[in-house]
Amino acid sequence: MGSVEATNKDANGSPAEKNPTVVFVLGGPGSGKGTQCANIVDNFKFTHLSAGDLLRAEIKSGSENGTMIQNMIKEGKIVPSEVTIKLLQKAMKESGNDKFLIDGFPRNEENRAAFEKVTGIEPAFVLYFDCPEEEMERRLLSRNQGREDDNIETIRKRFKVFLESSLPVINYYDAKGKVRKINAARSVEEVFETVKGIFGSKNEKVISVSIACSVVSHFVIT
Ligand SMILES: Nc1ncnc2c1ncn2[C@@H]1O[C@H](COP(=O)(O)OP(=O)(O)OP(=O)(O)O)[C@@H](O)[C@H]1O
Ligand SMILES: O=c1ccn([C@@H]2O[C@H](COP(=O)(O)O)[C@@H](O)[C@H]2O)c(=O)[nH]1
Ligand SMILES: [Mg+2]
Repeated sequence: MGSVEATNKDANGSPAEKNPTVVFVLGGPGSGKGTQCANIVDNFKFTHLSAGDLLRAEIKSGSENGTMIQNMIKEGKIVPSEVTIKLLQKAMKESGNDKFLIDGFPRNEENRAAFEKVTGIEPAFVLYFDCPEEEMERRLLSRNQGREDDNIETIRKRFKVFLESSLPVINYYDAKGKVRKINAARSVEEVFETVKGIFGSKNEKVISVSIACSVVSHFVIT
């Protein structure tokens, strides 16, 4: 896999102002994306952007899209790309960083294509936390963070949306050799040991690690 950084273009096809490194962090609801992103940030120089957290902050801010977003989240539906991408772009700009973990996005093919078209960014690689539904359900029902979508009715809808809309995005990147599939049905510490192996040591460049990892992209890394 070549470096994606040099080929990123903005919407007009001219070289983007910055060429950020983006890692998409995907997996079913409750697979541990947020938990592992916090660990990655503590160990590597990435900024964590959870699309779900940005949407929840948008509801709280009293924005004109707030009610629409709230209704979509309650139903486990996917918010239109335009809204989510604007929030991600704003957060990227405000961070001052050029290395991002984008957690829980893209969630469907339309999200994926729109992000690439609008930002010109292709991910360096995709972390995919693979976890059985029964385990994810147990985790979500005991998360206790007051999320309106952590109830069994919405959780089932979120599982269905993940299988029907989000897994195809993971398959798209897998066909490009970009997916690092991780067995997430282990302890937080065990999962992070594997994640660390993917990102490499503190001073190692994530791009060179992604090239080294491409040979194992079709296997679950344990
Ligand atoms: N490996 C693990 N083993 C057991 N519990 C875990 C593990 N990873 C995360 N958890 C717990 O499971 C719950 C869900 O984790 P987390 O919020 O990281 O998942 P997520 O993938 O971000 O979910 P969502 O898609 O709903 O945002 C949390 O309460 C977290 O503490
Ligand atoms: O890109 C996105 C990300 C999230 N949503 C909506 O938010 C909820 C919760 O997302 P989490 O990643 O679990 O925090 C999700 O079910 C969607 O309704 C979205 O529409 N687009
Ligand atoms: Mg999360």
